[in-house]
Amino acid sequence: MQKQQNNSRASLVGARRVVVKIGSALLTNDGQGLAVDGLDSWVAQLVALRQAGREVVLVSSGAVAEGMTRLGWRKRPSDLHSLQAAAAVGQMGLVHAYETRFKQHGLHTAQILLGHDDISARDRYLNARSTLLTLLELGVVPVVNENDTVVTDEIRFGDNDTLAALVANLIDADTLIILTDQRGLFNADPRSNPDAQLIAQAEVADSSLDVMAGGSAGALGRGGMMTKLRAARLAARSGANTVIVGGREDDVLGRLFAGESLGTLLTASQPPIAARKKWLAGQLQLRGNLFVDEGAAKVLRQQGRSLLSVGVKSVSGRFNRGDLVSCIDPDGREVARGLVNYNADEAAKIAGLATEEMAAALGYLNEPELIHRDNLVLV
Ligand SMILES: Nc1ncnc2c1ncn2[C@@H]1O[C@H](COP(=O)(O)OP(=O)(O)O)[C@@H](O)[C@H]1O
Ligand SMILES: N[C@@H](CCC(=O)OP(=O)(O)O)C(=O)O
Repeated sequence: MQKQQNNSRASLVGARRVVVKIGSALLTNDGQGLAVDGLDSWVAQLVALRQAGREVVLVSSGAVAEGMTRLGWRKRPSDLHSLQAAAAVGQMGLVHAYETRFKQHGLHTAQILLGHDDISARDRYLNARSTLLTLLELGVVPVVNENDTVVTDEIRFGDNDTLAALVANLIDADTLIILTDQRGLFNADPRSNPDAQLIAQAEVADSSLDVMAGGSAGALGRGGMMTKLRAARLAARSGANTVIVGGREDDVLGRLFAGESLGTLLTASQPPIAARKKWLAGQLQLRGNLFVDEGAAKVLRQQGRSLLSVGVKSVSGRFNRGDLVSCIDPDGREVARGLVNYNADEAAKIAGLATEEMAAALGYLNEPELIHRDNLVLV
C-alpha cells in the first residue's frame, strides 16, 4: 500500500490506514458507565472513515471501568485479580456496545485481545498482523483491547496508549489518533494550570515535550499525557504520525481527516516505509540464512518483491516463524533480511518448490510467500 508522509495537517487527508484509540477517561463519562452518546457519535465517525475508503482499527479501553459499574463498585480496586475480574465482566459490555452500534451501520466488528507476548513473540506477531490485515480486507472493524484477564503486572501494557502504538507498528498504520478527555497536549496539565496552552504541532522527538507531558493521569485513565507522548514516539518508529485530540469535539475524526487543525499533531521524522524497515532490521537477531538463486536475488534487489520458495536453494540455522533471517545470493553476499513466514524445517521442505506446491509438501499453507515484501529489508 502506498502511503504518503508529510509533516502537515494535509498529510491526514491522505491517510489510508488509521488506528483510533479511545481512552477510559473519555469512554466512561468519568466513571458513570459507558458514555452512550459518545459511543454513538464515535461509531458513526468511524463508519464515515471506512466509507471514505480508510482502513480503521479501534483500540478501546473501558473494560475495567464498565466492569466496575456492572459490579456496583465505586472505588477502583488495587489488587490485580479484582481488576482482572472487572475487566472480564466489562469487556462483555464493551464489545456488545460496539457490535450493536456498528451493526446498525451494516458493519461487522471483531474482538482482538492482545498481550505483550502477542507482540514480542515473532510468530504471534505475524499471526496478529495477518489476522488484523485480513479483517481489514474483509471490511470488518477490529476492536482491540489488552487481554487484561490473563496478563500479570510485570508484563502489562497497563495503558492502552502503548498498545495502540504497537498496533500501529504491527499493521503499518500511517496515523494514530488518541482520543482523550483534553483537547490535546498542553504545555502543562490543564487540570491544574488554567492558563496552559495547547500545542498544535510538534516533532515527536522534540525533548521539550517531556516536561510538558509530565502531569499525572485522570482518576480513570492509566497513563496521562506522558504515555501518549511515548506512544507517539513508538508509533513514529514505523513512520506513523500521531494526533492527541479531544474526543468530545463535534465530528472530531471527520474534521481531522479533512485537514482541520484540531488537537496536537506529533509528526514522525522518517517516512513510513524507511522507518518500518529500519525498525524491523534493528530490533532482532539474525536466526538463519536462506540461500537464494540468481533470479530471486535479482528480483529482490531490483524490484523489492516478496521472496518465494521457488527461489530458495537451501536453508541454514534454527529459526522459527517470525524470526529474522538473511537472504544470501550465490556469491555469498547478503541481499536482504526479513521476517520469515515458516520455520527452518518447513523452509527446507518447500525450498525450490512453486507456490502451488507448498500446501501439498507441508499439508497446510500459512502464507504464499516465504518472506513478504513488507517484512523484507534490502541490505
Ligand atoms: N500537559 C498535559 N496536557 C494535557 N493533559 C495532561 C497534561 N499533563 C497531564 N495531563 C492529564 O492527562 C489526562 C489524560 O490522560 P488519561 O487520564 O490517562 O486519559 P485516557 O484514559 O484518555 O488515556 C488529562 O485529563 C490531564 O489531566
Ligand atoms: N485495558 C484497560 C485499559 C487501561 C486504560 O484505562 O488505559 P487508558 O485508556 O490508556 O488510560 C481497560 O479496558 O480497562
